[in-house]
Amino acid sequence: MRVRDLPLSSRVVDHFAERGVRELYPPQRAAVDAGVCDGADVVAAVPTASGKTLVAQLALLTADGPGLYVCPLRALAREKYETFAALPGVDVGISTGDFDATGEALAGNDVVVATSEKVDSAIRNGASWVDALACVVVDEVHLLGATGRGPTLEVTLATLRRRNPDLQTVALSATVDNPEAIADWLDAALVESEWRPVDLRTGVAVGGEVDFDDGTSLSVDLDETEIDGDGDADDENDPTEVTAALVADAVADGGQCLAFVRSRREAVDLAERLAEDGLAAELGIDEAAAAAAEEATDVDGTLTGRQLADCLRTGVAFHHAGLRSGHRAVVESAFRERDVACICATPTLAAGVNVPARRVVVRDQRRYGEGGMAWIPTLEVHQMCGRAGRPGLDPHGEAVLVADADTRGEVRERYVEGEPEAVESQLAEPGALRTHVLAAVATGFAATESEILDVFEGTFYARETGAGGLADAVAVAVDDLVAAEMVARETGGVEDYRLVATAVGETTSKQYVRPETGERIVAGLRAAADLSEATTLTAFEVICDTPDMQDTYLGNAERADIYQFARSNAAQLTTDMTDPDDFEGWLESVKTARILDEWIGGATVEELVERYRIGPGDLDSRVERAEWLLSAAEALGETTGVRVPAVSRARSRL
Ligand SMILES: Nc1ncnc2c1ncn2[C@@H]1O[C@H](COP(=O)(O)OP(=O)(O)OP(=O)(O)O)[C@@H](O)[C@H]1O
Repeated sequence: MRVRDLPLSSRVVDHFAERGVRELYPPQRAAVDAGVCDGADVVAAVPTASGKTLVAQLALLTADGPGLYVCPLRALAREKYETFAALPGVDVGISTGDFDATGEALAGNDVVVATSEKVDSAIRNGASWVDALACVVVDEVHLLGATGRGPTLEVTLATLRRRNPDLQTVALSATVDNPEAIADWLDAALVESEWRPVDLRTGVAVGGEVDFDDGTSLSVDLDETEIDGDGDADDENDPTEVTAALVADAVADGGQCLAFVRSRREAVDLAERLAEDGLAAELGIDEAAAAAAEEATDVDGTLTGRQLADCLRTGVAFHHAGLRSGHRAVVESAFRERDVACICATPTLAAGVNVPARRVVVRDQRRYGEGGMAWIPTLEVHQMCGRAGRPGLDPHGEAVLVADADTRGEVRERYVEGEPEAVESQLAEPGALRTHVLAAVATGFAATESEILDVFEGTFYARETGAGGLADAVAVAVDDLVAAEMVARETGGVEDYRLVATAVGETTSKQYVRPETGERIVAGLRAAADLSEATTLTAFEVICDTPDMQDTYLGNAERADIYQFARSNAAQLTTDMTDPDDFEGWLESVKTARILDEWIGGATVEELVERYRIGPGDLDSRVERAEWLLSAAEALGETTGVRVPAVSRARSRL
């Protein structure tokens, strides 16, 4: 099936042709057959890099009105925005700051690219453009199984569909175990495919020997000098050295690599180890690598930036969530331009960023979780492996999982032969439910428990277990919200009552903070008003001690220092040291507050990064969240009549 036979304008057809897209890939053809260009609801569950973006574009371009593209990952939204904005004759808007206001300015676009949080927030704030939509495309819909953002995704989609029954829904998913459940939920046709544009072979490496699932094998030489170096008995199985040998082998053959490890620290360490191997020279990209290093240096001069530039100069990079977005962009585009031989990354890189490589090496398949070391989900490992193989350039992609003699069998079973996990709803999680129950009441969509269940009826959870399954949990959430004075029961008749949001509940919902955050801020403002000396540190302590602010790791060595800081500044804090149930968590909040207070006091990124051992990207994201939470605190101060000037001071200085 040819692109030019589709109901698209000739300009659009030319646009695709210029990018080498003339014939549809088989899964795209199946989506067209399922009616994606005719307004039909379609779920496509297909492997990584098999052309889901075109399916999204076809739906949006042929829809009978404005379209919304929901991208659960903020890091991806800009890339997609740029792809859509390049389409001729299409006005595209983007809204990804998860936390800003109504987005009424988005009305009038042909396509809006937004995160699910942003759409949820727009709905809560009564934005009219959401009711005018003809089509919604949800990318990475399997993320509805993720704690935290998953429930927002399913409630938002259910709400959009409830308000607009004619809305065409297209959902794109990685290959998961239960795509038919997702299709059932959305009453959509299912397109399921294992097709990939480049064949993929997956193998397990033990020492330098790799056995692939297609029966082939590969043998690579480990660097003897490195192995003899530390005299470890397990040297020839050292996963880092096996990884280095696999990378060197692919690069010697002209191929680029991605190497996945469990943590940020490991990504930097592995990159620094690979930097010794002269990969830029091997690939013949010395000059381009030096230019990429310059670009990284131009972003900032932090320690992380310098480390990254040093690595890039040798043809290697690292990539993780602690990097500033500018650094991540340099790394991703340098890799696409073939100016980097290998990226050492945490699994976040695997989720959707388009960086195809000849060979993917998954060095770590286990990472620290709440209960100690645990196997990484198969779905995630498959997404990493799926990055292997560049269409038109590589005969096939290669994914190699590094194991040892003891783990070989399990690694093969889980990740080579094993199926990805099923997607499961997280909506019943009490914190998520409280948030969405409050939103349902505050927006006026529901005034009784049974109306709340109606709102949730269109969720994946309700489809899977029946909305009744949520009845008890909703009742508990309502009680919690009443106790927190976010929701009140207004009595009407004898036994009759209606649920209404209190003024605080309404502001909390509109400001897009969790109920627990709203409660903590209101209590914090009241306590601050009673202090003789409420300062910007006070304001930061209040907002940092909420579940909407990220935790900042507190190392053993720092604990005494932060404790001392909290003691000597007790007069400015709203929490007495003896109060918190979770003292460690509170100390972490004090650390974050201290960082932010020093930031507005003029400390540089470099100083804060060195002093508090955080990534530059971590500082950026905390500053951004602090702005949002301080603006919520101002709004809550307005609502409760408790004005704390330090809050506005902190915000304006941020
Ligand atoms: N029909 C086609 N013909 C040629 N190239 C195509 C076609 N469809 C898509 N491509 C190209 O294939 C690449 C991968 O496509 P795309 O980014 O849409 O994959 P994806 O399924 O969205 O992957 P991800 O798992 O990253 O979300 C892109 O470079 C795209 O331009």
